[in-house]
Amino acid sequence: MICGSVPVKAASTVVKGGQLLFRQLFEHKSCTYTYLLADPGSNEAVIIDPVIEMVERDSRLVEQLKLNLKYALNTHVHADHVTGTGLLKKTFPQCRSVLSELSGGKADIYVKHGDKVSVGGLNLEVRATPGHTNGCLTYVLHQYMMAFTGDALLVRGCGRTDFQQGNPRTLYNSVHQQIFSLPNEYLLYPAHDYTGQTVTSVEKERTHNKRLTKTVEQFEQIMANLGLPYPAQIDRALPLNLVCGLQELLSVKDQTEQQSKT
Ligand SMILES: N[C@@H](CCC(=O)N[C@@H](CSS)C(=O)NCC(=O)O)C(=O)O
Ligand SMILES: [Fe+2]
Repeated sequence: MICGSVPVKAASTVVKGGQLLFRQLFEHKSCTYTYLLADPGSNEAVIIDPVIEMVERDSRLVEQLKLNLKYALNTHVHADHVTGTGLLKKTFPQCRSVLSELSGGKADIYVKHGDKVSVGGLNLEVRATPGHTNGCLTYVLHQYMMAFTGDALLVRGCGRTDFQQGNPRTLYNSVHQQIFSLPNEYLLYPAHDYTGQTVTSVEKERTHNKRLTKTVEQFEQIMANLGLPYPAQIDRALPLNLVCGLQELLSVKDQTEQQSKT
């Protein structure tokens, strides 16, 4: 794993139709991708999986592009970094945080499978893809044949299933039923990459994903033997991510517990 030293650049893509403003942004410490999407007709925008340390960068970009940031989405309650959602809401008071109703975390808006998040003319379909956590969501932008898979599906990999509410069989079914069922040419954007890759497609993952092309029983074996260390920031990140990343919203009990760990 070469996390932290990969010179991944922010990508900008003009996709079919030419009407989407799209930025893929990277945070090196946790190897997290944040996505900014906007409808140029209305300038309304949505940010997916922002990281607290990068809120200044992301806010500047939103301002420079003259966007109206309507929603800050988290694909799930992350374990490896603190979300930037709460801090972004302070800079952009009109912005509403969005999480799955099954996530257990605080948010302004709770969504479930089949819901739609719209900004201007862009419509993101909410698909429940549990297995890495119970509240994992994949957002599908059918208009541009793109999907944002969070940690359910990574490029040639997938989210681990050994903490939070991880369950390999559930994850396998989520990916096969909700992501691999999309048309082959849909591009898939993960929440993380540890090898310097930025994007994949339904076809490439259905063909080349070393974990998810196996049977469910083989997948369970693989996931039971990943042998990954816990994410470096997990103890700090989990309680904060249940409250939009804001220390001030933690209960006194939670804060005391956090301080005793540091
Ligand atoms: N070393 C990183 C954490 C790496 C890690 O555990 N990543 C998660 C996604 S973040 S919850 C994962 O599911 N990885 C699957 C894999 O196969 O790598 C850190 O310390 O932050
Ligand atoms: Fe995760």
